[in-house]
Amino acid sequence: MQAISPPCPLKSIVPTRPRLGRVGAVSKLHSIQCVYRSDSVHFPNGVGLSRADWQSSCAILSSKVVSQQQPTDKPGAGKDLNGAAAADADHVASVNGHKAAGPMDLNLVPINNKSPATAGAAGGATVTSNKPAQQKPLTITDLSPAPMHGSQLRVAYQGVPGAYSEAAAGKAYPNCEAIPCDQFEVAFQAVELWIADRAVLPVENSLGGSIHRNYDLLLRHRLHIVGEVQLPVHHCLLALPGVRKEYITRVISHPQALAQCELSLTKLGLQATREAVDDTAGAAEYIATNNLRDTAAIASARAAELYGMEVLENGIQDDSGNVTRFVMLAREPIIPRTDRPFKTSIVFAHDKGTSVLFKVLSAFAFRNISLTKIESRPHRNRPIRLVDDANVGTAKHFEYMFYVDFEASMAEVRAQNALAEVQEFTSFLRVLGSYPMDMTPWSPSRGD
Ligand SMILES: O=C(O)C(=O)C[C@]1(C(=O)O)C=C[C@@H](O)C=C1
Repeated sequence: MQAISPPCPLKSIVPTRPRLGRVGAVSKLHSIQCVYRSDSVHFPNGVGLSRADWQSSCAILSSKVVSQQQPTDKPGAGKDLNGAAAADADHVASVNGHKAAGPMDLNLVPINNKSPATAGAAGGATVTSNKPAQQKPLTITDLSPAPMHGSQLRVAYQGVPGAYSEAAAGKAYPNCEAIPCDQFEVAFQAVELWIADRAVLPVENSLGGSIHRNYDLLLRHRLHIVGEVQLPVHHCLLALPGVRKEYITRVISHPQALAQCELSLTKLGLQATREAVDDTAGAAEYIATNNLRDTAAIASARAAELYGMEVLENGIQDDSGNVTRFVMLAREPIIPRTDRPFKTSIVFAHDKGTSVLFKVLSAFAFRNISLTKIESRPHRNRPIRLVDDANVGTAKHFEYMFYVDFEASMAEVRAQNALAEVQEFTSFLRVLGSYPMDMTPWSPSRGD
């Protein structure tokens, strides 16, 4: 995997402005003035129809409440493949040397009748011809889009080089070009704006629990989960060369890393405050850049190497089996299959009713489909439901979005039937992705 360097300092500590640089010497992506429109990722007619056919047959169940986003009636701003409306186009910045199109210039998709995948295979060249382009049958490659710019996949991750997310990007896509982003949201936008081909984002850790922000962003954006990787996370306590533990008054790291080392830090007996920053490697970089001899970082051994730090303690996660699950996101879904274990992620909401959650979950239980994860998040459009009872007052019910992962492929009839049943009980249902499960053999985290 090739990392892009050097990164900018952490935005949360040292405010930085977006740097526009050359490709190959670019800094971390900063908040992109987000602009995307559905027409920037939709396929031209013929191909689009075939995709839609496939999608409606096996992946996406339309929702009764079409979208969490307000539909817009701007021309070209239609529904996306999951029924979500496209966001307004405002402004697109040229970010880190990757030129994105402006509102009136969203020809990021080649406007011949090729899918991005086939265009990518041809080196991304746009064929301009007045003749109607000949339609070729879709191939498997069309439906698993390849990068549009040669063979190297660009993968956005949150953090700077040395972050665990960068390692996860490398595990998911071994020869990728890893693109550091300063926020999770920026990684989503990087894919939506075709600055990156994929994003790799953490969703849960075995010790720290769910990364809620990414659950919320999955719903707000319209990317598809196309895979997952589980990365053993082996934390080290890093300080500048020569610094002893007794000098340390502050330990900084990503909140998840601090949570994963909570007990070990206490056991080490450091007289130090704990402070949360944007990412683990960024913490190490910050200490190095500012020559802080009273501060330690929790980060990877690779971050120590990259930023000239020393490892004071190795393996300080509270459990040696510490593992973070990341999902890979793309603009287009992959075709679900049945020849290997697949997982499917959905999100749904329901109106009032009794035992709705029980009914939904039983749709899976009756079909012997195992659930691997359930998460609830506030329903941002409707966080509270008031139920008035003239006699006793007003009950205030919290409303939720439920995220469920289950072990089946959307290519399986039992999964399709389960979702058809779930739809009966829900007011909103979206398939976030159906993707191969990470089946790599288990090895507890090691320090390499
Ligand atoms: O800060 C990093 O190095 C990250 O990649 C982020 C992150 C997270 O968000 O959970 C990823 C994996 C580890 O669990 C700790 C932190």
